[in-house]
Amino acid sequence: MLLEIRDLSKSYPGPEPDRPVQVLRGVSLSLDAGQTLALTGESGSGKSTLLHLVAGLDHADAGQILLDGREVTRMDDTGRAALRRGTVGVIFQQFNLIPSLDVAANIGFQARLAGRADPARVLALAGALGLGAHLHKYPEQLSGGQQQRVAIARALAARPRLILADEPTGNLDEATAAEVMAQLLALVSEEGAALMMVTHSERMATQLSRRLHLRQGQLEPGP
Ligand SMILES: Nc1ncnc2c1ncn2[C@@H]1O[C@H](COP(=O)(O)OP(=O)(O)OP(=O)(O)O)[C@@H](O)[C@H]1O
Repeated sequence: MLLEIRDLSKSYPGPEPDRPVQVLRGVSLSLDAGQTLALTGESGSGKSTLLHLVAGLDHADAGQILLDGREVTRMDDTGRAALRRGTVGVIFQQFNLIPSLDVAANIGFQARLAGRADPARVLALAGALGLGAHLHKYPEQLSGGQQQRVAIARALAARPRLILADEPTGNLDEATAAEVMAQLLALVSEEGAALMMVTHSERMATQLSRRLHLRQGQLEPGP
């Protein structure tokens, strides 16, 4: 099993002192290599929180996250950072592109950190995602949709085993979103990676192999 989440809970400090807001209440799921999972749920239901915990960007209150048998929930900051570099690719709503690096360097950034620099793969991904003509531009010279595609290419460049995506096509018009989604799924399947994707789009969700819905802090089968 690539990813196993057991009984995960997370709360945030609420508006009243000593009354934390419980966002996740015992979430469990497992995901195998090659599986793609759509995570749906109302705004504020905790989808991004769950993705951040799996990426090791925040701490859970209780429960376990095992990635490749290693317990993320027990790793120190250095261990979690290494995990993000080597095993997990993230595509989040804030693209976090590096303003001083051009598109090619942004795409290759994580792969370089992971010790897997591969300029040919950068070019191939840029081509597949329609960024071939923009390789030497800087993020501020790109549209929101182009920046989103750079973030997708960057996440895939390091060949991660698990990709965590939060509305990865949210900034694109419907036709471009469908095209980018098809590319993302093709690349994920080529690599035999797993994908866990938050989406509000019914059309996107039906293209993935599994579907779960977050409601009142717990996961239930999707519609
Ligand atoms: N750092 C934080 N401190 C306090 N509360 C937080 C924090 N981050 C998230 N929350 C709260 O936790 C709940 C879940 O937020 P989260 O962003 O995970 O939801 P979501 O399902 O991803 O929503 P959306 O679909 O709108 O992006 C919300 O009520 C939010 O206000």
